[in-house]
Amino acid sequence: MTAKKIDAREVALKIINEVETNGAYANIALAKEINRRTAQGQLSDQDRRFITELVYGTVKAGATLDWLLGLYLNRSLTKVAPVIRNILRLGIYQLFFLEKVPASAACNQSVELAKKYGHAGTVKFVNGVLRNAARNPEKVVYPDRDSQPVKYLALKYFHPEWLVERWVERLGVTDCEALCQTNNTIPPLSLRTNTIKINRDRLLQRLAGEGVACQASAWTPEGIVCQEHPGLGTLASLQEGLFQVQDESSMLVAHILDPKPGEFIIDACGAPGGKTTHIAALMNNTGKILSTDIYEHKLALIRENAARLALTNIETRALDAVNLGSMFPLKADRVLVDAPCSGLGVLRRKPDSRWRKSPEILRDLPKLQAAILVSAAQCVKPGGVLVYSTCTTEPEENQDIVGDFLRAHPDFSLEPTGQYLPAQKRPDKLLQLWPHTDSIDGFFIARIARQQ
Ligand SMILES: C[S@@+](CC[C@H](N)C(=O)[O-])C[C@H]1O[C@@H](n2cnc3c(N)ncnc32)[C@H](O)[C@@H]1O
Repeated sequence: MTAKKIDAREVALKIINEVETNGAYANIALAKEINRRTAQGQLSDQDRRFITELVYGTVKAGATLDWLLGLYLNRSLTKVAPVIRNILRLGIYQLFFLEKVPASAACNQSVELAKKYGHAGTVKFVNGVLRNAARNPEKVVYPDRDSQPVKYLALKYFHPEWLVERWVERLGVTDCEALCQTNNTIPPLSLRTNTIKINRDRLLQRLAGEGVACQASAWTPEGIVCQEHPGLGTLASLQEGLFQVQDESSMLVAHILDPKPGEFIIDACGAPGGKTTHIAALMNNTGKILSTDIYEHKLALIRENAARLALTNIETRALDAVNLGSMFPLKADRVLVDAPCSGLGVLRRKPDSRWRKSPEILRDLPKLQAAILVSAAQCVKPGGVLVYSTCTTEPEENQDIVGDFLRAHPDFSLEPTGQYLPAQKRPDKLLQLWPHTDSIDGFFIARIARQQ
């Protein structure tokens, strides 16, 4: 029951303005607004779904919407006031991409918003542009796929051109298209069973009883993939620490590290603790994991997760992983470097992330990644194991980092990483997972052994 009728489009507009004007993260701004209004009884399930669709779609398709608007405008979009620009984007998104919204509703409701946030001139302007677009859809002609594949894929699948150009060069047009298409899908929520409290079969039953439609993951023995759920916050099983939310690819990393009970492990880039807590559970809550991160405030997340999951073998410490080597030389049985990265393998998780990246990050991040790996490696005992992982697909952050490291450190050698996967073993020495071919997040994992 809704207390006061709220216009879903107006809520979406407010969030999109926050993203554009104040640089807010779309998923965070959306969750905040939806939670606040839900608590006040203002939103129905249908409203929530529609607002989410409008915000995610409009943000994700940003450059394509601006291109479409350009076909119907007689002045530059940059000269239009930000709020009116966003009303136009919302309107054209509904017109061209939301089949269930009638064109008349897309136009009329946009005009209503313009009345509220603009003046008589802008009302006329919004009305003119959107009705022109609704009446003349044939004006939209995408670039030719064969002669201009980069422009075509970028506009058709809402990706920055620089990224598409990279992927076309590496993967070819067909695979790049499949990847971009997959990046526009909403990934399922996945959970990791907290095996020190419950086994997966029992958790599956428990979740079913709580209204979650879910099934066992094919990738890991403790993973669960949810098709539908009533909102995580409502699940008692979460508060009881029976599972951790974690992506399937991310769950593979601790398996490839393959920690043993009683060992001393360093997790060099540990926050918020997804992998740290997984390692802790695989060690059956014995031994010790030192989980470090450069940001003190992020360590609280590791501790909160550990406490909820009843894991007591984790210690946290704020430090720059570039200094780890001199602090713990030859001390650890195993070291994980889950490096800060561009996140280009997980674009489907956040609608605005593709627009926040630039080619420069692929020049800057590798320096930090290499420095962390070199320092963390010094902590590994003779005969110990070093794992390097990222959630990106780019060679500069992955294969090149590991290749350079191995060339400079002859006492370390690559192990057959793919053989350490808990299921679906693969021959890969450097494991690169892709959303479009593996149906999980794009991840890179390398397992490196130190000589005795
Ligand atoms: C990919 S995230 C780690 C995710 C984590 N392993 C998990 O599974 O939950 C990378 C982390 O590295 C941290 N980081 C960035 N630069 C760092 C540095 N120089 N030293 C240590 N941690 C760093 C970031 O704060 C971030 O939390």
